[in-house]
Amino acid sequence: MAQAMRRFTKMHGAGNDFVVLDLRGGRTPPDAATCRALADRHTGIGCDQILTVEDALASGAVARYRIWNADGSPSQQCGNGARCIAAWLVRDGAAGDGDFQLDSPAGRHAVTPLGGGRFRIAMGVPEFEPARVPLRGFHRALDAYALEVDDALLAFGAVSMGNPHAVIEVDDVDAAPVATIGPRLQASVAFPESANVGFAQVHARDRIGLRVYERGAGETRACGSGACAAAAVLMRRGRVARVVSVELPGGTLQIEWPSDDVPLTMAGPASFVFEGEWIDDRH
Ligand SMILES: N[C@H](CCC[C@H](N)C(=O)O)C(=O)O
Repeated sequence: MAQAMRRFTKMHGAGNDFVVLDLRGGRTPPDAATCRALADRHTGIGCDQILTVEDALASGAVARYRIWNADGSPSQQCGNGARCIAAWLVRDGAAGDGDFQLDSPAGRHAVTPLGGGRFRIAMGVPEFEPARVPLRGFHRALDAYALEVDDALLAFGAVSMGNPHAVIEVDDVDAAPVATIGPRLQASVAFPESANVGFAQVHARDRIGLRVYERGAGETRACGSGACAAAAVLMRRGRVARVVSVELPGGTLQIEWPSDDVPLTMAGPASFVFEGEWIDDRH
């Protein structure tokens, strides 16, 4: 079988790691099986998500990016990925050195390079309407919902950042039941498109601890849209201020959401790890 060679860039944003493929010029994105092969940490390159750099859909954006999870499922949003794509485009020379715009399946994002490998991304306006998360079985946007999980009543918030999130407030994020409750909530009929499940501890009005069991990847070292979701849920509940640091196992992100009707912004690092050529000799 002819061996296809695919150049890639390995990157991470606060420990959430990615394989970046340059598909500009209309090259075909990887199918689900290829995503799973690329993501495999033993027989592939290894990553939480595959990100593709593609031609912008409309004028004004430098490029478009798309996202596939390690299990091959697509997503509409990836906060850590957006910062890595921004860094990739600056290094490529496509983005110049000032602010620019990026297109994702969730919409258009303003990007501000902050220097030192850090970027601020406008992540859109958090969407709390249950039908738009989507969250089934609830008709009004509430600050908290309750579901019976493992014979116990579980309270959670629900919000879309372009992708679905559940946010559970816990007293001790280090001891949170991430690996048990995460998949249980993802499998609930309440989340018809599954969900990224965040476990958040309020350390102070301006500091949140967070761990996320991601859709299609399991627990990751960081989830950018998850940090946005946790901050938005806790801000709306009045539990934290409108500028917060979100401390994840892989690093810290800064979230600002001045008021409910404006986009929320996320700032954080983007790191290059290596460049390579994937030899696809799957038989
Ligand atoms: N697992 C997510 C996509 C990746 C999001 C995450 N890596 C981030 O930084 O936002 C989903 O299926 O919606």
